[in-house]
Amino acid sequence: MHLIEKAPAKINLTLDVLGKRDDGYHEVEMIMTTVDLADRIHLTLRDDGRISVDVDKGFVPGNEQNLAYQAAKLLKTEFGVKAGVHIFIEKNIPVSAGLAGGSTDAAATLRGLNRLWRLGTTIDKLAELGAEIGSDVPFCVYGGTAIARGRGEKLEHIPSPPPCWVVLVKPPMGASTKDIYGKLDLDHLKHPDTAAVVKAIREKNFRGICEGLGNAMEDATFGLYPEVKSLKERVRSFGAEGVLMSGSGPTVYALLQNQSRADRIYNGLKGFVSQVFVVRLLGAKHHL
Ligand SMILES: C[C@@](CO)(OP(=O)(O)O)[C@H](O)COP(=O)(O)OP(=O)(O)OC[C@H]1O[C@@H](n2ccc(N)nc2=O)[C@H](O)[C@@H]1O
Ligand SMILES: Nc1ncnc2c1ncn2[C@@H]1O[C@H](COP(=O)(O)OP(=O)(O)O)[C@@H](O)[C@H]1O
Repeated sequence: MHLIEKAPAKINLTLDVLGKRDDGYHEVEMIMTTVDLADRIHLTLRDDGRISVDVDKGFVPGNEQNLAYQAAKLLKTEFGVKAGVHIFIEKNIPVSAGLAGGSTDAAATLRGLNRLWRLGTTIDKLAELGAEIGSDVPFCVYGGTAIARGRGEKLEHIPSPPPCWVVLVKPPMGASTKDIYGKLDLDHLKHPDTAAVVKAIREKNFRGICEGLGNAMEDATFGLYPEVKSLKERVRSFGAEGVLMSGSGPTVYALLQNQSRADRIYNGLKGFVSQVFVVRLLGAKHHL
């Protein structure tokens, strides 16, 4: 038996860091939404009970460090599953990019194995288990648009922004989420106005969303990689309505209502950044 589960990337429309917690994590408040740039997770039943993983690109671990492997192991233990699975990942989402590529692979593995192994569990249970793998996994289990709080696992689902185009620009370096959190200057962060962006989303006010985009992690990443700041300025100079770094970076994205403007930015940047994508926001939540 074989099935394929789509694993879309996320972007952060806002990302606020409210403080450091005793457990070493940071308290966050952020608006996340899924975009139509996705990995494809192929799940094939193994009768010998083993879990194996293989990736079509060399720079992602094809072993137990892979978050999809960890998702399968967690489900197998939790539900006492005798069967195994071979996981093959078609990797389209740039790695260490601030787009939750690993988290969404883990989330898609949870959804897919619920079907393949006929577990009959709920999406809420999968999200709860996903939090053991990573802070962004619960959001990726549901997809859609949500405000994430706590360390990222407490979700409030909200309507999606109005349809628009997203240009994703991934510069050649990778950013380690842990390192960027460690470099934050907590007393001098630029805090976005999350409530104002949520209001703009509810009112389908595209301009309001663009004006409110904000990411408290930008300065830390820009400090480490000044070229990411220059890239953001360059994207803005092409006439994008809203521009922001996603997550801990280094991917920078632009939101546009007009496809020809999105194409213009794509064409302008393609010459000197190899990973540029023009995609749509993905409105719908996942269902089991
Ligand atoms: C910054 C964000 C924003 O969406 O995304 P990415 O840039 O990774 O896509 C997330 O907070 C990333 O979440 P995720 O990548 O799942 O993080 P985890 O695996 O749980 O944690 C990796 C490390 O980041 C730090 N961490 C993570 C989340 C959090 N709220 N506070 C933290 O301090 C911790 O040092 C932790 O050891
Ligand atoms: N399935 C996976 N896809 C991508 N990265 C993975 C995966 N499993 C484990 N990783 C590891 O997770 C780290 C972060 O990757 P990723 O999730 O792409 O970044 P980000 O959290 O910035 O969005 C990388 O060091 C990578 O080796």
